[in-house]
Parts: sequence; structure tokens; C-alpha cells
Amino acid sequence: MTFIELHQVAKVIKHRQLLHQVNAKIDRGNIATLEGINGSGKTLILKALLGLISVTGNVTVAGKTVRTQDAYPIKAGILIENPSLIEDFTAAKNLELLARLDPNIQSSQIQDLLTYFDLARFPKQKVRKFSLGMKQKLGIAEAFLGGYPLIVLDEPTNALDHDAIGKLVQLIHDYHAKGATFIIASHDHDFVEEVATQKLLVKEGTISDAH
Ligand SMILES: Nc1ncnc2c1ncn2[C@@H]1O[C@H](COP(=O)(O)OP(=O)(O)OP(=O)(O)O)[C@@H](O)[C@H]1O
Repeated sequence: MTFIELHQVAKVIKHRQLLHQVNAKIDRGNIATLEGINGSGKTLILKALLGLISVTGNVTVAGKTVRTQDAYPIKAGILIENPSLIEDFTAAKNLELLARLDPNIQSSQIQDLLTYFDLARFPKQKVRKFSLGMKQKLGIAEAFLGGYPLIVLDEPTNALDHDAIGKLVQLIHDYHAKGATFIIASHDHDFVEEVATQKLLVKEGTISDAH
């Protein structure tokens, strides 16, 4: 069953056509990957399907048209561009802040994710002092925290070491087994091969199926 559909999606910014007639269908329960070189349009496509930018054409998620004017067009776990972290807070406090927006999130989930990503060892350290990889792991933890049916990750392996990538792959498989649908933009081909159930290629602002 189609969960997400982009139909003739296009975007022009400052007279540059950045997305051209993007068409794609992603079924519920897939781990869909968007592969493409830097600047090909992966992040813009993710933003379009989340309703974070306005586009022409049509985007539907679970049968509903996505509109940018809605405050939270789609309930999803999101890691997009640099993780949106509060530098003056600890890792736990960043996750607690997010958890306040959703009463379904329990504090045990926060601790489990921090322990899983080896961040529980720094309970007092502010994010400002974190390494890039630690920030990335915390951003990933934020995306998984709500256990949402849709999880969107933009370049999740950035700055991660080999072990952390292994943990990320495992977590994706665990949440996928529980029913989550993923959309993941990545130029890390080995990682894509490990997780993808549907591979899409992004090239010069448009999507094609990868074979
Ligand atoms: N707000 C904006 N204003 C102008 N141009 C933009 C804007 N956002 C993106 N672009 C341009 O759109 C193109 C696609 O950008 P996008 O961020 O989607 O690429 P990407 O495939 O995610 O690249 P990367 O792998 O480097 O993250 C790039 O040429 C970029 O310069």
C-alpha cells in the first residue's frame, strides 16, 4: 500500500529549477533510500515530503496532502541536515525537551537510547563539548525517540565510526521489524546496501528507481 507519494513535485528558488517533476511512491514498511551526489536534491526532496518547504505538484502521506502551512504537517522522527540540538543542554536534557512535546515518550526510552549510543557515560557534559560523532548519535537518538511510524534520516552515517554505523543499522532493522517506514538520504553506498528495501536514485533534482 502506498504510504508516501510525490507527484510531479517541482521547486524553483531564485530562478533555479532545483527539483524537476519528482515522482515516487514509497510503500508502508519500506526502508527507502535516496542516493545521489552532493547537491543532487536529496535534502530538498526530504523537506518536500515533510512539508518543510513549499513545492508545486502534490505530496501525500497516508492519503493526506502535505501542506506547509500546517504546524506539524507530518508526525515523524526526523534527522535533517545538522542535528537540531541545544548546545547548552546535556544529551539527556535535549531528549527530555523533545519528550515534553509527546506524552507517549517515557524517560526509560531516553536512557535506553543514550546507553545504546554510548552517550550515557557523559551525564553532565553539555552538547557544546561533544565531538561531531557524539552530536550525530544524539541527533539520531532524537529521530528514533518517539517511535513514530515514519522516520526520515538525512545522511545519518555522517561523522559516525564503524561501530556506531553498525548500531545504527541494527536500530533501523529493529524499528523496521516493529513496523516503521524509513526514508533515508545517503551517499554511503555500503550503508545503503545494508538497509535498503527500496532504492531510489536522485540526480539533478529528479528521482529514478535504482536497479
Ligand atoms: N534555500 C536554497 N536556496 C538556493 N539554493 C538551494 C537552497 N536549498 C538548496 N539549494 C540548492 O539545491 C540543490 C540541491 O540541494 P540539496 O541540499 O537538496 O542537495 P543534497 O543532494 O542533499 O546534497 P548533499 O549530499 O550535499 O547534502 C543544490 O544545488 C543547492 O545549492
